[in-house]
Amino acid sequence: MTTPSWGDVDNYLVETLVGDDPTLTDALAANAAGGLPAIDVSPAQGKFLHLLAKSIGARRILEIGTLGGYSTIWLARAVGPDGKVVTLEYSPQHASVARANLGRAGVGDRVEVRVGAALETLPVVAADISTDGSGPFDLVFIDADKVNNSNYVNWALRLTRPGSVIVVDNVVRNGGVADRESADPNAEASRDVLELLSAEPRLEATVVQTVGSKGWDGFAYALVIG
Ligand SMILES: C[S@@+](CC[C@H](N)C(=O)[O-])C[C@H]1O[C@@H](n2cnc3c(N)ncnc32)[C@H](O)[C@@H]1O
Repeated sequence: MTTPSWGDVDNYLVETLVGDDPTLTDALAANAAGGLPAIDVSPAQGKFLHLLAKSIGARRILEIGTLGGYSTIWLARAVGPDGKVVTLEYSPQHASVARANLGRAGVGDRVEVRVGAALETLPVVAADISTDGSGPFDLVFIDADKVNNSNYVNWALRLTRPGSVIVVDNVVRNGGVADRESADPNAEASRDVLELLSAEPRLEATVVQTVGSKGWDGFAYALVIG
């Protein structure tokens, strides 16, 4: 018997624990039809985010990096009909595909897609929170332009409360994070954000490496403690 690959194992795990989900499959097909790159989280990772949000009883989630809304659907399902997901996306085309996917998934009413560079829309989100009294986010999922990860963590700290969770995706970068010689700006940004997570007294953080259909990567998990 040949040794199963990471992809084989991921397929097996998804068959066993995630199952067929036509809504999500249709969303990925709509992304492909709309010309979006297939850089969504994997099904197993999407379910992990969903379970994480449910585990902490998240009612308000901020996502930075929507793409076609694949991870957004998983998160929106977790907050329930009275919850809210605010998701930030630079590309109007990605946002338009995402809105259609979210509508078909039956969660469009609980998701707000804001279009623009996140560093420009985050101050608007912050201003809205302070004027409409909606309060801090319980979970922030950071999955956009990796070079701004440290900026996004600093924003997440302003928009959360002790007990909130911040997840930063793709920090391992095929091992590049540990290659201090690497000139890859995304790997350098990973090192910067991990140093920030380590030095920031309001956070306790770790990283879980992942392998599977999306290759070798990992996510940072940070708990807001103060
Ligand atoms: C990895 S994809 C997000 C995948 C999505 N979270 C999922 O799993 O389905 C990254 C997204 O971030 C968006 N993006 C890149 N730079 C951005 C920025 N400065 N502000 C907001 N979004 C940005 C990209 O257009 C892309 O759609």
